[in-house]
Amino acid sequence: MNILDELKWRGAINQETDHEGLNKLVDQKSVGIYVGIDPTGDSMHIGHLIPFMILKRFQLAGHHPVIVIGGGTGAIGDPSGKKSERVLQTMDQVKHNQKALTGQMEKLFGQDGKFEIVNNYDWLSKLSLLEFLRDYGKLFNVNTMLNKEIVASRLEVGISYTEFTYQILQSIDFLHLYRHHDVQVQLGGADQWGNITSGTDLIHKVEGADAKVYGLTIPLLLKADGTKFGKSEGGNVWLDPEKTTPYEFYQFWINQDDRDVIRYLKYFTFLNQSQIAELAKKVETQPEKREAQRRLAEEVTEFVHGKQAVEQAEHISAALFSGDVSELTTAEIEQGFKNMPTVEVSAAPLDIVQWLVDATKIEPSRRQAREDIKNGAIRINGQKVQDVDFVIDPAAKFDGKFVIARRGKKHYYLARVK
Ligand SMILES: N[C@@H](Cc1ccc(O)cc1)C(=O)O
Repeated sequence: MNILDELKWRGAINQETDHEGLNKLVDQKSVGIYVGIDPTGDSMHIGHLIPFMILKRFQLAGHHPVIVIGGGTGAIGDPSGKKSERVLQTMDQVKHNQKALTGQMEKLFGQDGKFEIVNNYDWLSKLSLLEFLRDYGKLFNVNTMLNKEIVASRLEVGISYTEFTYQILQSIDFLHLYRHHDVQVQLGGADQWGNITSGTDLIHKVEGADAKVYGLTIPLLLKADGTKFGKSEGGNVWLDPEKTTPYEFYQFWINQDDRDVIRYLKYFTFLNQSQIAELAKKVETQPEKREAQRRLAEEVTEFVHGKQAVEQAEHISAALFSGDVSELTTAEIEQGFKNMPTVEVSAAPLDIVQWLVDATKIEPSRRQAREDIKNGAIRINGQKVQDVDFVIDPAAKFDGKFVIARRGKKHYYLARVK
């Protein structure tokens, strides 16, 4: 099975400019292949991860990945998939984001052999207006540009000349990489088809119709319920651990639907056909065990955050599930309780009923509090407390920083000690 067959099996091919040609090429030699990303934010999210996971597969199959950070194109803004004009970023923002993304790419591609990261600001910023118009503009037909889906879909709302020009810039990138970095293939999301084919057309015009260049896009990933993949309640799922903690990241994957999990294993992990077939069987025969989801969460979290992050995430999950949170470190608590109800409490020891009712409002009344305590429904710092006269001492655990309460099986509260 070559890389294209593998991608097909993974459901990761949407459109190809020339399947036969590309198929021959990948069998013959190590191919230079690129994906670009514009620095519109200071972190990738898991939607961005899709084309880069595929690029990674090419790297693992012995091909040569080139990552373009769009310091130049990001200063303009790709109209693809946008319903209205973008607000320009300041150049400082672009530079800041560009640095952050470069760091993330180095982590993703660093462990497995060669790769290149280039910034299109380096060549796009050197083009003079006259050069741009004479050397490139002349090769683009306005009718063709208008007919590209990206532009056509925006004609009613309007599109600025700046964004209209974007496809030319991305095409210049492809040509530049073809000439100077031995790149022959561009890969991107389904919405990049117009920009990618605009690039192959340009190369064919200037380098000759027989120039071997190819474009490849990946289908838009949808959830079984028809909604967009990649959002959690908190919005985007980021690769930056400051924005989405590795525990939240792990949770995102483990919570996927049975109907989606196998497709995601194919997209986001390096497990092979027989490993995934086995997990698919488990989903059918023992869905309640959620083995496929666990494997998905482990694999993707390890790829993005490393082995230790997986261990931590599993440690936190197990503690929250069993209720015994007493062994968690304060760092694990920060991660695991980021989205749990949080209150502030004073450092003074307090009688449990008062603490639950007055200090934290976890319980609505004294009567209810006493009843829950007696029934064994209350845990403090992981230990069941059934004595209504118990005194909570915030200094007792977690470096005096937190008290963790659980009411019933699921309701956790984090009390931060002032
Ligand atoms: N236009 C691409 C990013 C990109 C930038 C430069 C390129 O050469 C290629 C791709 C996107 O918005 O996703």
